[in-house]
Amino acid sequence: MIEVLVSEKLVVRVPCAVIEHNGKVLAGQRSAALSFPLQWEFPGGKLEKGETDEEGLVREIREELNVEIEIIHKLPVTTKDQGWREIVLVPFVCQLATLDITLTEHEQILWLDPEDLPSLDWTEADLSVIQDYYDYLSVKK
Ligand SMILES: Nc1nc2c([nH]c(=O)n2[C@H]2C[C@H](O)[C@@H](COP(=O)(O)OP(=O)(O)OP(=O)(O)O)O2)c(=O)[nH]1
Repeated sequence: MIEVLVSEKLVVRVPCAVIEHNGKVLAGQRSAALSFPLQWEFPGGKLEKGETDEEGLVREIREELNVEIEIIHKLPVTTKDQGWREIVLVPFVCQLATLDITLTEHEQILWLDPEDLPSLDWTEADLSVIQDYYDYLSVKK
């Protein structure tokens, strides 16, 4: 008898920040040397052991942008199946608690009007995040 081993898929939880400041939203361009090269994302990253989404996000933003953030609102979780793993993107609307951004990982950042967000080449999972952010803005008004 042939046994087929179906292994559990790796699930990677990635909190990310939709950072608002003066009516604009921050988009980060991924490094050419990383996965999804030169695509645009909301800054954030994989959790370390024992971290909550919020703790991991604050740490990642500190590491990537050298700023402190205040978390305002959690948006719906969205997933991206990459075949060998599933990325679970956990987006939070955030504001800056400190102002001087220094980039350590991204190629560049842009501050965009919310309606201009779709003009960039985002990672696939972020298209849902942008839509969910629009839904959040329309309810807030
Ligand atoms: N931070 C962030 N990551 C995203 C977004 N959309 C999206 O698909 N991702 C993916 C890219 C990465 O594979 C993963 C985040 O992990 P990471 O920030 O540690 O990046 P990495 O290149 O070192 O990770 P990896 O793909 O090499 O495992 O989630 C997003 O909007 N923000």
